[in-house]
Amino acid sequence: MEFTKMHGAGNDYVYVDARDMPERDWGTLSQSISDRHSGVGSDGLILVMNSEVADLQMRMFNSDGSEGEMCGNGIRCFAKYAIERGIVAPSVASVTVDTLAGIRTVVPHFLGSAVDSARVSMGAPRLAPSDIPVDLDPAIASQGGPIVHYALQPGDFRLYVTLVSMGNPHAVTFIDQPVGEFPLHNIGPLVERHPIFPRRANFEIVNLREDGNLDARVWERGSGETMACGTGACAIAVASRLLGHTGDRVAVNLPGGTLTIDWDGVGEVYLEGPAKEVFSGVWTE
Ligand SMILES: N[C@H](CCC[C@H](N)C(=O)O)C(=O)O
Repeated sequence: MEFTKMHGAGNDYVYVDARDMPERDWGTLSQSISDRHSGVGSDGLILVMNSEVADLQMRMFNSDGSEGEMCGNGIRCFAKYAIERGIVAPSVASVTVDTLAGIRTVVPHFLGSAVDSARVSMGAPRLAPSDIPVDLDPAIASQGGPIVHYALQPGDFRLYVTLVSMGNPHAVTFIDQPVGEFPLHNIGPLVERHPIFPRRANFEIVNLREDGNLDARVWERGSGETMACGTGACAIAVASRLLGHTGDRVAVNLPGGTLTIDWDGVGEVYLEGPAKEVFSGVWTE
């Protein structure tokens, strides 16, 4: 099986053109191909598939084999892959991609004939408890959201999260210490699997910088700490604006790079960031 390794700000995935492949247990393949010792090594697997409703369909699987609804870093590389292989017209102004979160539009930025980065319309954030989804006390859930500054007690830790769905669930917390000092590998799994999240959750920690931009790290549902998370950066920007920390545009600095997010507080969220190809190869089952 031919594959291509790509990444967006260090959030790396293995891409496979599955348009002519029979259905199979892609989750198990993602687990084995993602292993950084016995596999190719990645945060997960992304499939290029045919679509009746968009230019193409994207399916993404985390390294634990679970399927995610959307992948903001992955969809930029997905568009790069499709354009540079002529699966869609090489001079295309935008690529529409069907995902479990809905149809998304990717506008590529070219460096010569290569796609170097892209801007993605990520849809509007979903803030109602049932949309996250999160199971809360009916007295809180009946208020309809947004759920802002909600007290969570993962283990002996106490923190306050703001809940945002970008088609996938996110719990965002703001901290006063440098993000590098936070015990993310201890707390991340406890938030990811907290009982109030019936479909688990991605967990973001954020420190507001003096220049008004944001430093962040992400513990991803199904993949653990990643170098960046596109949907997570969107959730961070939405939470930050809801809390009054930032405005319509913010730079989110993640360990793997900086993602730029636009949200006017009402409409769609827009994500801008790099898309890089690393190498191609053949996966022998
Ligand atoms: N772990 C995520 C999927 C990947 C999201 C992230 N890599 C991105 O760039 O949006 C989830 O299960 O919801």
